[in-house]
Amino acid sequence: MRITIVGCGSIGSRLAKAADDMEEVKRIYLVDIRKDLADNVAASLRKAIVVDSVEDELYHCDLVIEASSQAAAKEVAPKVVARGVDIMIMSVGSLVDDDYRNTLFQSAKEHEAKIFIPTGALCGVDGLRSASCDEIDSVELITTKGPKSLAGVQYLVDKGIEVDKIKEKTVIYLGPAREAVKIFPKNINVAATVSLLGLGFDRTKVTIVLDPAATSNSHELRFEGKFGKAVAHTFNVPEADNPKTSHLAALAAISALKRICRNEWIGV
Ligand SMILES: NC(=O)C1=CN([C@@H]2O[C@H](COP(=O)(O)OP(=O)(O)OC[C@H]3O[C@@H](n4cnc5c(N)ncnc54)[C@H](OP(=O)(O)O)[C@@H]3O)[C@@H](O)[C@H]2O)C=CC1
Ligand SMILES: O=C([O-])CC(=O)C(=O)O
Repeated sequence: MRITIVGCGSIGSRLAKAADDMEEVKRIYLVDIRKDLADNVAASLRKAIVVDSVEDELYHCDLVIEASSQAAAKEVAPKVVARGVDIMIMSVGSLVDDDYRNTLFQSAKEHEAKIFIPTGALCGVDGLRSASCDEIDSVELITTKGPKSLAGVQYLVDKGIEVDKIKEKTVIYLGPAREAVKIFPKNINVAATVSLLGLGFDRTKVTIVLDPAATSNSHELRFEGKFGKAVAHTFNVPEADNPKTSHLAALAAISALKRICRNEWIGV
C-alpha cells in the first residue's frame, strides 16, 4: 500500500513513523505547508519522500490520510475521492456543513472511494456506532481541557476570556456540536465524529470546560437509547508538541491504518 499523509505535525509525524514500520506500507508521501516539518519527518524514515501537494502522487496512492486542519481537509478530500482514492480524515469538523458532506460522501460512492473516520481521542465510539442501529434518545459530550490546550481560540479572545488567568473550573461552551466544531476547530473534532454516528450535529450536546488544574484532555461521552445507557470517560495524555491534541488520537490513526492494511476488523 502507498499512502500520502497530509500534515506532518503531532499526529502525522507519529503516524508516518508507525507506517514506516508496517510491512504492508511500501511508500509514504508526506505533505505539509511547512516543508521543513515534512523534511524532518522524512529524514528519519526509510519509505518516505516529501511531495509539494497531495495531487502530485495521487495516481500512485492507495490511501490519503489527512492530519492537518479543517480548512485543508475540506480542500483535499473532494479531490482525493473524485480520483477514486480512499481517505482517512482526522479533522472531522470539516464535515459539519451538510451540503459539503453529502456531496463528498456521494462523490466517494460514485468513485468507489472509502472515507475512514477513526475514533480519535475518544473511547465509546464503538458502542455509539452499535447503539445507533436502533433508536438513540440523547448524546452528550463533556470535554475538559487545561489552559495550554485551549490557548489561541479566537472565540475566547473575543469574549475577553484569558485562558491562563482563569482560576477555577469554568464552562466556556455549552451548546450543539455544530457550533462547537466551528468555534474550537482544533479541540473538539471528536464531537463531529459522535454527531456523524448518533443524532447529528444539532442534537448532540457539547459542554467544554476549562480547568486550570487539568493535566489531561478529558472527554466524557454519555448516550442513551433503546440499548440502554452508556458513559465512556477518557482521560487523555496531551501531546507535548501540541497539547490541544491527545496522544490517543495519533494511536487511533495508527490503529485505523493497521486495520485497513491488514483487513482485520476486531471490535467493529
Ligand atoms: N479526530 C480526532 O479525534 C482528533 C483530531 N485532531 C485534528 O487532527 C488534525 C491534525 O492534528 P495535529 O497533528 O495535532 O495538528 P498539528 O497542528 O500538530 O499538525 C498539523 C500540520 O498540518 C499543517 N497544515 C496545515 N494546513 C495544511 C495544508 N493545507 N496542507 C498541508 N499541511 C497543512 C500544519 O501547518 P501549520 O502549523 O503551519 O498550520 C501542521 O504542520 C487537526 O485538525 C486536529 O484538530 C486532533 C486531535 C484529535
Ligand atoms: O485530542 C483531543 O483531545 C481532541 C481534539 O483535539 C479534537 O477532537 O479535535
